[in-house]
Amino acid sequence: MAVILDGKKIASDIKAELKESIRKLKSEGKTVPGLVAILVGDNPASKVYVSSKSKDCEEIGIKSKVESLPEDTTEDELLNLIRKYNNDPEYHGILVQLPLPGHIDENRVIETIVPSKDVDGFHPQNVGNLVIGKDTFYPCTPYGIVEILKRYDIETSGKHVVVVGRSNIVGKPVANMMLQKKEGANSIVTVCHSAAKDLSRFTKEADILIAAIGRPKFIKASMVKEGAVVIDVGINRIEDKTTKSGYRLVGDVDYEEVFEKASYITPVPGGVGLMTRAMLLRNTFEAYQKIMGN
Ligand SMILES: Nc1nc2c(c(=O)[nH]1)N[C@@H](CN(C=O)c1ccc(C(=O)N[C@@H](CCC(=O)O)C(=O)O)cc1)CN2
Repeated sequence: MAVILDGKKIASDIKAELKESIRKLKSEGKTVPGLVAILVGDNPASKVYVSSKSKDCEEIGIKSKVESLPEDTTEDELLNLIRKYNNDPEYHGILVQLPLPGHIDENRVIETIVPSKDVDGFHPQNVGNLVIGKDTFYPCTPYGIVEILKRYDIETSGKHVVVVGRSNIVGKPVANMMLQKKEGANSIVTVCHSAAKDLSRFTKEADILIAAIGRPKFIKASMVKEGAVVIDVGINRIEDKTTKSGYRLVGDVDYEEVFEKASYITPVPGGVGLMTRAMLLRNTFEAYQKIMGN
């Protein structure tokens, strides 16, 4: 039976730590950190995420602004809005909620955000710094995963981390972070994906298994080594007529099965997703500190 890695508790501790730091800034008469979140279109999940991020900011004293743009916003209009915030001293962090509508080039958008305000850590300059182990903004979900492992004192040095998924948001950055020669990382890393002929051949070798595939309950107990640490990044909505909303959230891991075999496991909801939100706040605070020299 596994120990549940409580993302809700850690996220709440991180928020309390940041809230205290911001309270001190205010008491010294300093300006506070500011974050602008840009949402394009009507994706219901994105609307929920942006609104939660804004509420999180308000809760801990970060100045927050949401720019909601219609679905038919042109790429140039979006780029111009980003340029405006690049030069606005009241906002130290800029995030553009993904995914974007199909007519907008995601890479051009990310490249337009000035790297010093790129609190998502998606800009190629920040990605490059991460790969070579330089100080940078870590993308929020991988940063959250590393923080969970750290707060539960889970040994990572010399351990085999297997990442299932190769997205720019989770798979690639978390693999690079775990590879770094530093405390809380220093792991042997394997990245696998949908082209693997026999995925369980890889997953069964994992001391720490990170599932970021986007397929509900895909990782079964038979694919996991006894005593492995299992980190579930999936957030899948599946139909459930017994709930008020008509759906239920499940991860990429078959939680009930894998719980019996793992040593530690993250739940969905209440695991990595909440950490993603908390680490965005930390990145915003760090952006503020770097820009203001505080
Ligand atoms: N610009 C970005 N876009 C996207 C990112 C990102 O990091 N930056 N990641 C995902 C979505 N995401 C944040 O934006 C995100 C996902 C999940 C959660 C979360 O709190 N999950 C909860 C469940 C919430 C629910 O009811 O849906 C949990 O797991 O407990 C927060 C943020 C894609 N886009």
